[in-house]
Amino acid sequence: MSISYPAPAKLNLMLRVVGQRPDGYHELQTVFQFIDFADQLQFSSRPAGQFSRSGGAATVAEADDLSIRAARLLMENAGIQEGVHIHIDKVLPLGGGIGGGSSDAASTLIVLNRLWRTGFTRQELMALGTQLGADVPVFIFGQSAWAEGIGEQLSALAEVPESHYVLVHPGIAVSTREIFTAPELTRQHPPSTIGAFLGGVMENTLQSTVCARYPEVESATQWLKSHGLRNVRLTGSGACVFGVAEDASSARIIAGQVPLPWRSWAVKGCNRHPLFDPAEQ
Ligand SMILES: C[C@@](CO)(OP(=O)(O)O)[C@H](O)COP(=O)(O)OP(=O)(O)OC[C@H]1O[C@@H](n2ccc(N)nc2=O)[C@H](O)[C@@H]1O
Ligand SMILES: Nc1ncnc2c1ncn2[C@@H]1O[C@H](COP(=O)(O)OP(=O)(O)O)[C@@H](O)[C@H]1O
Repeated sequence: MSISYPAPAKLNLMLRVVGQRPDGYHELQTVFQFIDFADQLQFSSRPAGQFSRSGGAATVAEADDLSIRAARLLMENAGIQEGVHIHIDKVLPLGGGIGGGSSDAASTLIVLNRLWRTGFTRQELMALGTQLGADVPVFIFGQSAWAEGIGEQLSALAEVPESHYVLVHPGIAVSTREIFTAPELTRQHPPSTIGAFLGGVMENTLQSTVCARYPEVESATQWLKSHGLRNVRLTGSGACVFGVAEDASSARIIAGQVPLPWRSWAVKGCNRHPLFDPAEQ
């Protein structure tokens, strides 16, 4: 029986668009925190050059799966000949702003770097992860983080409360590209600070644009507020929204009341990634 390795989701506890680069990408300030809601990955050795997947997202072709792309990228950069079969127990919704695909890629890089003894440092693995997506490096970084740039400049934030949250997926997918290219999006918010975030400034400046274009996201936001949750906000570019509950049991009760076709989960913030090993450089 193979070992299962977790690939947890993330929340953006705040997100602020502070500029736009010449290549069109937006410069952000954001705070990432992991949650105890995770895909599970299993790895089995295969002959050199053979890469396959079972489970996973039905709408994502095997060769396009970020975990398979991560495995190939690691092998090519290490200059070795390996093969692997990856089984993914997929529970994280796609395109919800909770980073499930990015996390699958990051856990694959972390675990195969150990199993294949490829010896990349954490920084080197993060640089490889950047080639797969802007959200991949933070999962390898492994700690709650204040992020700048397009999310790749990371500083650890140990003092973030590990709150109980209710997370709602309002049954629709938001296009990240559509939101970042929306003419009405404000692109030049004055920069914020870690101190302001820790003092309670937690808004996501994508939220008004997402809610105006996707009324279900606005409805889910209002539903969470009407159930007494605090600091209700969007994660990433959505479609998931979340709010802070008093404790685990009230989070579970409220999550259990969500109207169909929405889905909801009671989750807890975690300032350490479950695969983070402080002894690894
Ligand atoms: C906004 C964030 C915050 O965590 O959240 P998610 O909703 O994806 O989790 C991420 O930075 C999302 O980064 P990433 O996952 O790489 O975005 P993609 O889906 O590749 O981006 C799709 C498109 O959005 C635009 N885009 C994306 C990120 C960014 N910093 N500036 C942009 O302008 C680009 O037009 C890009 O082609
Ligand atoms: N293993 C994977 N799990 C989820 N999505 C994947 C995976 N591999 C590739 N993808 C693609 O990446 C996209 C973004 O996925 P995900 O990281 O879950 O969402 P988000 O960026 O909104 O947080 C998906 O819509 C899908 O097309």
